[in-house]
Formats: sequence, structure tokens, C-alpha cells
Amino acid sequence: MDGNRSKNYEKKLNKKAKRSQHIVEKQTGIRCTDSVTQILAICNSGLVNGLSEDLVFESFIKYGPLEKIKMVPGKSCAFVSYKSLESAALAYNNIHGKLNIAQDNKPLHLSFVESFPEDLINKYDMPPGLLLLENFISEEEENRLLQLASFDADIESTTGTLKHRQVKHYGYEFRYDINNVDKEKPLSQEIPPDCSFLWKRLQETSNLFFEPDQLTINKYKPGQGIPPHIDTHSAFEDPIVSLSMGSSIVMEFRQDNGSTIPVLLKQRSMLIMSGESRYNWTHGITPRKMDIIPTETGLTVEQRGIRVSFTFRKVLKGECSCNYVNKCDSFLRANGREIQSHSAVKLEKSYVHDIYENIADHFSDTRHKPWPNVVGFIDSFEAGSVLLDVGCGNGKYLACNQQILKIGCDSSSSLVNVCRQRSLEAYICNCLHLPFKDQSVDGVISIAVIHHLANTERRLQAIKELRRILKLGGRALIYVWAKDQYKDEQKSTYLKQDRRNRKGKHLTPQTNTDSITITENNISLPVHTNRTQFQHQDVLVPWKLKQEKLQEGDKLFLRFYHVFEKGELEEMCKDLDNVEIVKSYYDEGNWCILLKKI
Ligand SMILES: O=C(O)CCC(=O)C(=O)O
Ligand SMILES: [Fe+2]
Ligand SMILES: [Zn+2]
Repeated sequence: MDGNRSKNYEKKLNKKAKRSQHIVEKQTGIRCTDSVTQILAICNSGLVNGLSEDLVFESFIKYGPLEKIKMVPGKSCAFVSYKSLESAALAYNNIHGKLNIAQDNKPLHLSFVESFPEDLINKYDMPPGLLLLENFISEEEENRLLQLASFDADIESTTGTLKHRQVKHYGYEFRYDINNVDKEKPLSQEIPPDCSFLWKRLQETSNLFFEPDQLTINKYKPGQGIPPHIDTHSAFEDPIVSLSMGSSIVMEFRQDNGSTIPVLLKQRSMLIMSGESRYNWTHGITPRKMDIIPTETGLTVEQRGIRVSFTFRKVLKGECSCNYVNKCDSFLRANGREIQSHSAVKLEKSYVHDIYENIADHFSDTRHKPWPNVVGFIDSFEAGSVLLDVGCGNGKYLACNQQILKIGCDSSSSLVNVCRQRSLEAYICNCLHLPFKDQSVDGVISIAVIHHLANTERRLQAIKELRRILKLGGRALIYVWAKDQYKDEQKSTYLKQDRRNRKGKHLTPQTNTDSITITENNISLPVHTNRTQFQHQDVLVPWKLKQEKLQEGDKLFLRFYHVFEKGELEEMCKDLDNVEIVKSYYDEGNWCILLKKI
């Protein structure tokens, strides 16, 4: 019996393992092999499944000295290399199919591989523009500077305890609420003169002329860190320098594509961030109590102590003029003006209408569940009423309430066809010009439509069209996507679908790694990172076709959205003649309003 079961188990395991091996080979180009090698691939788990380098280290070091670990950003695999074949074989026998640390506590699948994925990114490379000067100060100088940083007694406005660490500012306060300094309000406490020898040394050793006027002291206890971020472009000049004291720590630099370079900031080292590393890469410190660091003989774990860093910056007068426009708040502000009408029409055509035609089938496959509050609204109409669904999509609301007459319309002919195939009544039209007479319907819904219009004037026009066709006493329900996807500290369904967020590991929203797309008519729009909080109101949101439908040459589809601020929808409706706001509310990441024609 038992023998049978384990045979069966092994058969199943092998089948699954073969499948995940295949994926690793496809994703990384690294070849799996049946012979024993020093290098193992974890084939079914990686950073995207929440597997951490720490846990890999902890689990694999038990079987012998390790050489390297490579977590592959954005992929569900990782690589571990041992110093000997014996250790690798021992690890394989003990872990493969047995150690339950893959997603949902499933066992890891391992495979021996022919080579280590060095070229995916060399761990010991530096991001461009980053310079690390080790032993920049002596122990004596370190002690002297650390005395300046005693946080104890002086609780004042320039000192604060953030969730993750203690901070203290000189010269200008860096305000974490606005992510900038108040340039008009320098602090009375300037950078202590005891620090001045540092710029002289920078000049002597590296020919760097730098005279900062702002200092932030950060104090990290073991287990504390700083979330990945880019120091606001418009706040400071280039470079930014940071002196590490008290304890060494690993700082992670990350690029848009997810590749991450851990940089070991040794105690008494000086880090200089300039160019790409300052403007285009995020830097952050993972809150943990230890770091895994490479040494001559392999990887070891080093416990963190209390680290104090002095970050020196020069406040920027005026706006940033860098070329890294996708990360540049100055650039975004200058280009974030209301989109002009003629551009709006083009934008909606390319980034809304055309896109829906392209993704209609897949979109329709993913839109089945009507939202309860919308159904409640539709059910509230008397038998025989006429209800129009403007932007009906695949017609999911046209199938509700059999007592009333429902008509749908949508700008996408493909979606209207889907409705017709389902024997639902639907027409093609644009929501700005509804082919209905004045005062002809009892109810109208506009669910997730108006946020696709590219400026306020057009969004208002769409609402006025709804008003026009309503009979007196008729009611309209409007849903638009909210910029804020948190309500009462609760994530919306949209955010919860982030795999990285599932286990509640990231309680704070992911930081902004939006990139920029310049549209044909020269409008720069940030490309939103799906399943994260919105950073901007006018954004392009990627639509990914499901893997099996993805064909060679298929591109990522970007849809234009204007996500609404709290109160924005009400503000638009409150001065409209002939309607009253019956109620407005937040529903699963949407701002919603119920209007009545009067
Ligand atoms: O602790 C450090 O070295 C960096 C601090 C930092 O990035 C910041 O305050 O913006
Ligand atoms: Fe920073
Ligand atoms: Zn900039």
C-alpha cells in the first residue's frame, strides 16, 4: 500500500517537476540536467511567490557550504550553487519534493543545472553612477560623528520616529508627507561644522566638488529599513552622498525591469549616488535583522547592529531638468496639464476604443460577476421601466432584472457583438452622443466608463448626456475608478489581487515604479504598475492577455484612465442643473454617485 502511494507520489512529483524545469529553461536559458552538478535551480518558487533569499540560504546551508544564491527578479525560480557536488546532491535528496516552502506550503521542485545565471545580472556589479568609497573615515572620526547623532533627549520638530527608523534633519527638513523639502523654510540648525572635513576629503580623494546644505541622519535598529524610493528629483541636486556608521548593511538598488543589485554598505564607507543611480534606480533597505553577504570563501550571514547614516544633499533651486523623465516629478508636473480636446479625442481612440476592440474577447472572458450594488440599483426599477447601460461591455448587467427593458450601448463593436451573441439588446455608440431622445429612459447606468474620457470637459459632457436622456424622476448610477485604492485601511479587490500583497507582507503600498509612455500626439503619460496604488490621475494601465493567448508579436495593451480623487465626481455633479445627488459612496475601489433628474 505504502509503497504504491509513494510510487504514485513520485510519479506525480516528477511530472510536475519536469513542467517547472521546462519553465525555468524557457525563462532563463539555463539548461537543466539529470546529472549531478554543483548548481541547483529552484524551479517552482522565487521572489514573485514570496520566497526570500534568507529562507533559501537557511534551507540550503544545512547541506554544505554555499557559493552563490541568485534570486531572479520577477520570476518564480532561483539558483543556488554549492562548493561541492556532494553538498548539492545531499541538498537535492533532502529538499526536492520534500521541503514545503513553495507557494501555499507546497514542496520545492529542484533540478541540477548546467550553469549559474551570471549574466542575468552580476551581483557584484554596481548600478551606473554609483560609487562606494570604503574606509572613508577612521574609527575615531566615526565615533565623533556618532556623538552628533544621539537621538535621546532632543525631541523637537526636526526629529521624528518613522515607522521604520529614527530620523533627524539639518539645514532643511525633509517632509515625508510631501516627499520634498520646504525650500522657503530653512531650519535654524544647519549642518554641524564637524562634518565639513567630509567634503574636503571627497574633493581630495575623488575630485568631487560638493557642498551640501541638507543633512538627514537615519538611525536603523536591526530589523528596520527604508522602503525602496528615489529621492524626489525636484528636491535635491545630483549627487546624494551617504555615510554609513555603526554597522554594515545591504542596500538594494532596483531598476524598472525588476533587476536588483544589493550593495554592501560597509561601516565607515561613503556612498555616492549620481546620474542613473540617483535619478532612475530606487534604493532601499529591507527591514531584517541580518544580511547575507559574499566573502572570499562563499556566502555568510552577518547580524545587523544599529546603523546610523548621514545623508548629505544639496537642495535644488528651481525645477529638475534631468533626462530621466519617467521618474521626474518636475517633468510630470510640467506635462500633467489638462489634456486639450483635440488630443483627448486621439488619445481615447488609440488608448481606449482601439484597445477594447483588440482585447474584447479576453476582456469579456474576465467580466462575469456583476457588482452587487449595481444589481441592487437595477432591481430597484418597477416592472416595465426602460434602463440604458452606457458602456455595457459584454452585457453582464443586461441579463439582470427580467421585469424591465434593458438596452446596452458600447463604443466597441466587438463587445456589442458579444452582447448580440448572447441575445442581448446592444448598439454601438459613443457615450458623448447617445442616440436616444431627451427624457426617454427611466434609468441609466454608466459603470467604469467616464474614467476613460481624457479631460474634465468631456467627462462632464458624458454626465450631461446621461441627464439629457433621463425622464423626470429618472435615476442614473455612475461608477468611476478611484485613485485611492485603500478605504479605511482596507485594500480594494484590485490591490488584493497583487500576488505580492496576498500574504499581507507589504502593508505599505508598493512604491512608484511607473514608467512613461509618450503618445503619438506627444502627451506623456505614466504607465501604471498594476495592482498598486495609483500615483497619478491620468495614467495608462497595462492589459495583459493571458499567457496562452499571447502570440508572438503581441504587445502589451495600454488603456487610458483618469482615476478620480475623492470628492471629484461629486464636485462635477453638484452644480449641474436639473439633477440632484441622491447619494455618493465608495465601492471596491470606485467612486460612485446616484443622481436623480428633477
Ligand atoms: O540610510 C541611508 O543610507 C539612505 C537614506 C535615504 O535613502 C534617504 O533618507 O533618502
Ligand atoms: Fe534616499
Ligand atoms: Zn528629474
